[in-house]
Amino acid sequence: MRYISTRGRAPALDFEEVVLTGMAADGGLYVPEQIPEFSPEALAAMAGQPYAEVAFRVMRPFVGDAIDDATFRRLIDATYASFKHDAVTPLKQLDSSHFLLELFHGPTLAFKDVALQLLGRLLDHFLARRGERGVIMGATSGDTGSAAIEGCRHCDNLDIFILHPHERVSAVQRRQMTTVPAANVHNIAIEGDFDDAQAMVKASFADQGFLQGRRLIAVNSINWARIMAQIVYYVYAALALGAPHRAVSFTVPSANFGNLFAGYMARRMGLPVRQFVIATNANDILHRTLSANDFSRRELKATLAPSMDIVVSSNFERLLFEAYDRDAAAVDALMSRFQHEPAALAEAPLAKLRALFASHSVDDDTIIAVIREAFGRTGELLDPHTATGYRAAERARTDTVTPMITLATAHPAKFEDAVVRAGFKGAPLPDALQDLLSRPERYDVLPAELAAVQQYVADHRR
Ligand SMILES: Cc1ncc(COP(=O)(O)O)c(C=O)c1O
Ligand SMILES: N[C@@H](CCOP(=O)(O)O)C(=O)O
Repeated sequence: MRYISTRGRAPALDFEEVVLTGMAADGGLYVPEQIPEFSPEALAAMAGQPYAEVAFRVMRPFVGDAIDDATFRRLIDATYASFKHDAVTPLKQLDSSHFLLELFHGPTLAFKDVALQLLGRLLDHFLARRGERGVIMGATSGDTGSAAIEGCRHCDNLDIFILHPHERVSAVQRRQMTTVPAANVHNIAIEGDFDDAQAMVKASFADQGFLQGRRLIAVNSINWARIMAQIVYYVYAALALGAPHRAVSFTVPSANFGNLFAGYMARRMGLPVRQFVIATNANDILHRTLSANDFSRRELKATLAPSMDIVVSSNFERLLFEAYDRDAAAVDALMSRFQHEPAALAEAPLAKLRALFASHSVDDDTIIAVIREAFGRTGELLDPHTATGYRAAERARTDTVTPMITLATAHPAKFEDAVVRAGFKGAPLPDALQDLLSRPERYDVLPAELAAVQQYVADHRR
């Protein structure tokens, strides 16, 4: 399997190289040259299989001959053994046709664990085999950071630098990152927002001179392996509800769009999905683009769903590439315009997107109301991100016959602020994190300046 850039001007890479990279050299994102497809029979044969087996079958075509089957199975088995639920990503029924897909049973309590527990193992495998060391730079609005640290901290071949927006992540999220005592883990609080942090990470891929030859690796969803691992739970959940014989729909709390793009890939691979609903918080660029063709930046707002406080949505570019029938020049032109001025999609790709996607934006007052309302109706305490999904599913689904699966992207214990404002005492942290709030923290605060961050990385990497 080879991977090509959405902007068409970077060399094609194989799976191993694509995992060990980040952005393409032309500023684009890597996607598979050909999207593998499953027949209905192949999908039906996965129904009832354990999560790890479905994961192996779904991901195998993307890996090609980069890893032998026995090793890949071993990595997958170890990855999902770290989850606290036998089903890994269990489904809960909320009413006759609305389901919650719980993605927070991994070690750091958010959906990021599903992919980052595997990515850490893949990196370890490839770097050890090559006898190389690597430097990870990742940007987080709260959840990717701890999941990446948890997934990679045991890898002696890696130094990990995670940039989070200073005072804009929840206390639990910050402490999940800053209380990890490993010598190869470095947390940087940026005096800026997530977009600033993400821009500095992306800029570092474009000019890696500050690393003096050391390899720079991405853990954000710009790394294809993140998307690949997230495709699995769409397939697993849909099979549990009758696919491939019955279509399902998904609602996805969205920001950097890696999660929803994985769902889109599952559909392209043959999964019968009737509709995708994009849920956003008040940072609503995805909703504005789809509903009003307004693909323009606005100032980033701090909301009660802080992990979705993102304006520049990385993976939307991957979807645009598909909507523009893989016309890399058109995507390149659109993304360049978007950098500097308000942009708009051409008519045909927009129509294509609107045929499959709907969207809904949810403000903070509504998040609080939904947390209360959903608990009253279903007994489930939703985290604020999942609450945006719950409301968007209700408001934007086209029918109530097709089962709607709303992705529960995080555990409510990570977001006490929203939960308390909704009138609850808070949600208890799981046993393994009981003493989190009393563990010593270690992080440095830096200005949102590329040179300062790169100097820090150069000084602290081994
Ligand atoms: C809890 C939670 N929900 C939703 C999202 C949005 O997911 P994505 O960025 O893949 O669209 C994130 C982070 O991005 C998150 O941490
Ligand atoms: N919400 C994310 C932001 C980064 O997204 P990613 O999926 O590209 O890593 C976070 O919690 O950090």
